[in-house]
Amino acid sequence: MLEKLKQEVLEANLLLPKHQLVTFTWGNVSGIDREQGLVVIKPSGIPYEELKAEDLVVVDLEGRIVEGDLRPSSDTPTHLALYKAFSQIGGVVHTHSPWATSWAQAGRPIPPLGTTHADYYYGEIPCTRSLTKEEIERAYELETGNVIIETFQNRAINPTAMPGVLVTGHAPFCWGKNAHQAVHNAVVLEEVAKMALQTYQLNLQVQEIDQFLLDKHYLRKHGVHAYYGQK
Ligand SMILES: O=C(CO)[C@@H](O)[C@H](O)COP(=O)(O)O
Repeated sequence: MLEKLKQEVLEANLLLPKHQLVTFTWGNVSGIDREQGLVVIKPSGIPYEELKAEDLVVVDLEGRIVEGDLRPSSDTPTHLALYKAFSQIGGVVHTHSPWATSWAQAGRPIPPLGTTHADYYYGEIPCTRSLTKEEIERAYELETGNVIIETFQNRAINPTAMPGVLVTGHAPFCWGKNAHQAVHNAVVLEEVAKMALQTYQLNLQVQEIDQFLLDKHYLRKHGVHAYYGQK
């Protein structure tokens, strides 16, 4: 089942080591078939070089395994929470890419310091609050998804204009209209995280880019305004 989606998700997972976003198996990509309400995700702990389409696991939105012999990624509850909350996304990726993970471990959002950032992320890339002890004990991965959604809802952030987030003390999650775009946004996030950290190392008096430039660049890249979706 879902052979086309499985191929897309397989290829997207294989892009993680290609773009040096992962060490060992520290990352996973999924894709969703919205009509059937089914998600295809990487199996837990399987090295990318061994991964085949038939290894991918199909789960429903409650996390029940519909097809697959292997255990789905341990981050599956987070992926599913994001699909349920952000109806416009079709793919989710989680990595421990080092530069973005450094900002997440520091609990610091990434400010927009340049046009590369502005082309993909409309403003500061948010960092969630820490999970409470109770949340961690209750359901770590599900609560990770919930704290991401809480961050976006509390700050009225548009997930289409902000296709990624840093989870404090953990690492980034990114998304897109499909699995490939989710990985593309994860590569950009890692580059933006690296450039921002190096910019601060070069100049401690760094200024964020002007909102006008942020708007112009997002509009030029996407053809719509970030918040209004209109031409
Ligand atoms: O965040 C973590 C562990 O801290 C996970 O993302 C693993 O790094 C990958 O887990 P699997 O997808 O192999 O279950």
